[in-house]
Amino acid sequence: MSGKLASEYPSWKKLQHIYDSEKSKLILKDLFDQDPDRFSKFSVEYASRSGPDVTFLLDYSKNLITQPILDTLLGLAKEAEVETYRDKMFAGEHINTSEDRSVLHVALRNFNDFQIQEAGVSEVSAVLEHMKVFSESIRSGEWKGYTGKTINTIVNIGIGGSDLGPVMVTEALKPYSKRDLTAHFVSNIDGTHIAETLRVCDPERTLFIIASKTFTTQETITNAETAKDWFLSTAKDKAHVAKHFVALSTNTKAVTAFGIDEKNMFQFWDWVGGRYSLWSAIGLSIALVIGYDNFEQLLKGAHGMDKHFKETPLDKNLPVLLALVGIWYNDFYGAQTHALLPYDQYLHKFADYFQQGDMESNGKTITKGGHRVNYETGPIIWGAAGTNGQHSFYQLVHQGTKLIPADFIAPASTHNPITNSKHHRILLSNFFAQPEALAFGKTEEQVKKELGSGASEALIKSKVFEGNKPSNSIMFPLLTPATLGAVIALYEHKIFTQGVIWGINSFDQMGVELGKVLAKNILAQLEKPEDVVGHDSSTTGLIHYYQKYRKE
Ligand SMILES: O=P(O)(O)OC[C@H]1O[C@@H](O)[C@H](O)[C@@H](O)[C@@H]1O
Repeated sequence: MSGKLASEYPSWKKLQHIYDSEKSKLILKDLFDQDPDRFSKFSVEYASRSGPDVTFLLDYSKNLITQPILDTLLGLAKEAEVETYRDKMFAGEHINTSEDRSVLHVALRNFNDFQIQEAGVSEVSAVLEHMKVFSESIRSGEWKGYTGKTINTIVNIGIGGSDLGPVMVTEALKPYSKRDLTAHFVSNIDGTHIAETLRVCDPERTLFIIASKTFTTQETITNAETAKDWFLSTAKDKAHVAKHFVALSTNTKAVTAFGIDEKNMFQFWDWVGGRYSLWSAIGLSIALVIGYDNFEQLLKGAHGMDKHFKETPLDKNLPVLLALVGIWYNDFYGAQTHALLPYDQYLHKFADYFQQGDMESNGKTITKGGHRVNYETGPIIWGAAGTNGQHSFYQLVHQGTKLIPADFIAPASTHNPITNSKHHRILLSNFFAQPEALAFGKTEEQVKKELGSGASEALIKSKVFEGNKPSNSIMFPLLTPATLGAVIALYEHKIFTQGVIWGINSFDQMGVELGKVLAKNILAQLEKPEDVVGHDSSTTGLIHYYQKYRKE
């Protein structure tokens, strides 16, 4: 984040040299054979030092690293001044330089622990109190809709950071949810999304939560207007909007202009980035679904990880370790992607969430100093819940030509121990087996032995697993709100650390603007073919095709 090119650091050059000269010797099977203590050396058990008890194991021993490589990676983190920039973030310095803002999602879950000086930080507890009172009144049935009925459905209307966090967390923490309160999340501008949602809503019992930091996002405002029209087509009187619409935003003026009463607005601040906002008022739908106390546990679990990140030396610092092994593959092995593979159905949106979290943060080419990088920055993040992925894309991960580092994530215990936990034991046996298979593969000798004589060379070769595919494994006792908070914060700080080393600003998102501007221009040209001007022949041809076949 200093804006320097990472490739200029002495440790970067050293890593390149190590990679060039030692790559062929970095064989996981040999590394494990040579060192019986490899697991204990390259694994850490996290235990929270504040707030609720959270513990998990990070096993990073199945990575293509040795202690000297890790030491050099740690040297890189030192040279890039990761600690200095981390402290600047916690101190509220304006590390988001292009937007001249501080980056303080950590202040949303701080509970007066660290001293953070920034306008708005002292208001955090009042907003949490507002969320508590409001969520409890909805959940208890004290809050009534315009005909005196209780609320049984909430619809969060938001997109990007105002959608993905609440969706991921409410799915992840379903065991803690109030089952008679149904939550829907509408994000897409495609009218299908809101239309299908409204179809199953009762205007007398539905609460719409309009979630938008800026309150100018085209998708969200259009969907919110449609929801309001739909509501008023039954409720008639605009005064009833106050009982059924609340806003989560930094923009009071736009919220009141939309017709939402200021007292039904939950405030946050410009130092909360959209993709880091689930801890803010944007988490209202989470508090409604799992209850405020569980929401607070989520925040406190994250704070425990903040404390760990802030106070732990780099060589034992979990987000830093994850960041460094990620850089090793991304920048030296040329890995293009990183897979997030939770063996927990409740975490089925985890990879979707971190697609924005990571790719919008670190998908940058220009350093903070304005130079074009001469190395790779943020990886492509993808993944799916196990074991579904095994029956689709794992073929490529095991035997394809690409190197795909992966994080396997699983709980030791399940919230659904049905059939004497038979399902969970099968799930976990896969969670243990896949990283093992990826790392150690299957040799030609083993295949020959299995197939016996007479098997063709081609068949034998097709059944060989080269192995040596790296992974991390993260395991915790049970997916609780506090554990989830800690794991999300772990990845947030990993992303931060990588951004600092690459010298980029992880907290702006200029890359999403161009398409929005072009779409606005095109929207004004859709009426008549003769209006379609100023485009390349492909874009013009596509718009003309639409104009020929549209039915409105
Ligand atoms: O919350 P808002 O202001 O409606 O913004 C939603 C999303 O808008 C996108 O344009 C941004 O890239 C995201 O970062 C953001 O989360």
